[in-house]
Amino acid sequence: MHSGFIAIVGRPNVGKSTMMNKLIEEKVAIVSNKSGTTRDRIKGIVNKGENQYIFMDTPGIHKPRHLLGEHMTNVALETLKGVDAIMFLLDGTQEISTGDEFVNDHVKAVNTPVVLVINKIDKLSDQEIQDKLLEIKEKLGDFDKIITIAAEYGIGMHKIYDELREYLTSDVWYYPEDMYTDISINKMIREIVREKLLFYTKDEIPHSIAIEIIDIDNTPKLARYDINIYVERDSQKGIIIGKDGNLLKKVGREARLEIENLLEKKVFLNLWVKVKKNWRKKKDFLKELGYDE
Ligand SMILES: Nc1nc2c(ncn2[C@@H]2O[C@H](COP(=O)(O)OP(=O)(O)OP(=O)(O)O)[C@@H](O)[C@H]2O)c(=O)[nH]1
Repeated sequence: MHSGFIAIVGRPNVGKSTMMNKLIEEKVAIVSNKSGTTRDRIKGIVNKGENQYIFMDTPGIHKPRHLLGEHMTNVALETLKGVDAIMFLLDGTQEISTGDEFVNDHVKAVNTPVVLVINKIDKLSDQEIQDKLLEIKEKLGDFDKIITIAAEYGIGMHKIYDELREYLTSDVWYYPEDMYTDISINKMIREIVREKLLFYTKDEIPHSIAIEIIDIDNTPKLARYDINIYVERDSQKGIIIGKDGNLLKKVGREARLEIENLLEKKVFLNLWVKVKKNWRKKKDFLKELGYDE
């Protein structure tokens, strides 16, 4: 019986949350094509035979431009301390950037085994993978192990378990057998609403959205959630509500269906859009939202 903690790190948008969801075969982390989607650390727990793997998805490591960004990068860098192994994810379709080099410097600074994972190989030829390996050696140096995967399509997932097994150092399981995440139901609900909004918005709006549950009425057959959607400017409020309220209705419908699936009961969502100027720079408000590490 072995178990261990594995940090998943990388710059924004390389596919960390996609990989995490695929590994645990449940959706615990929301995914979008906008960078900076994940804002907190999320644990995903997988039991494979005798072994328990505890994966920790982290926000993309980037140069912060506001307090929220600082929190996100801190969460990721803090996670590197005290894990048994690190999975450093790269987007194989992109040239290695200064952002990847920044992550590399941090993962190499802690004395922990690092498995480099090249993701999105569904878009690469064999030759391109070989070229990528050379580029990695030249720009990032050596790694304990290198794995190639396409998280979106579940390609190469078994290699992750095989290669990480030797790093599971504890001989007790940390979590009960039926637990697959530490994220609370209310947090998941907030994230589902945020994910639907990210899908329909662009430019600065995805980064300007925060979700807060302000009231809950929960009975065995039915749940009602009153939810505030915060944005930073009046113009953003108009965009999110949409013409005749259409965008907000669409988001509400999609989120409700997913939450009904999660809770296995009927759900009513009341969504309110509010403007909170510069909330990403306000310490107290970030704390209220739980972004205060
Ligand atoms: N083609 C391809 N796309 C992928 C793959 N894995 C992830 N993606 C896409 O890459 C985008 C980013 O994925 P996420 O999982 O949100 O990335 P992340 O690293 O968690 O992003 P942040 O939260 O910004 O740090 C999404 O549009 C995914 O659908 C893959 O294997 N192949």
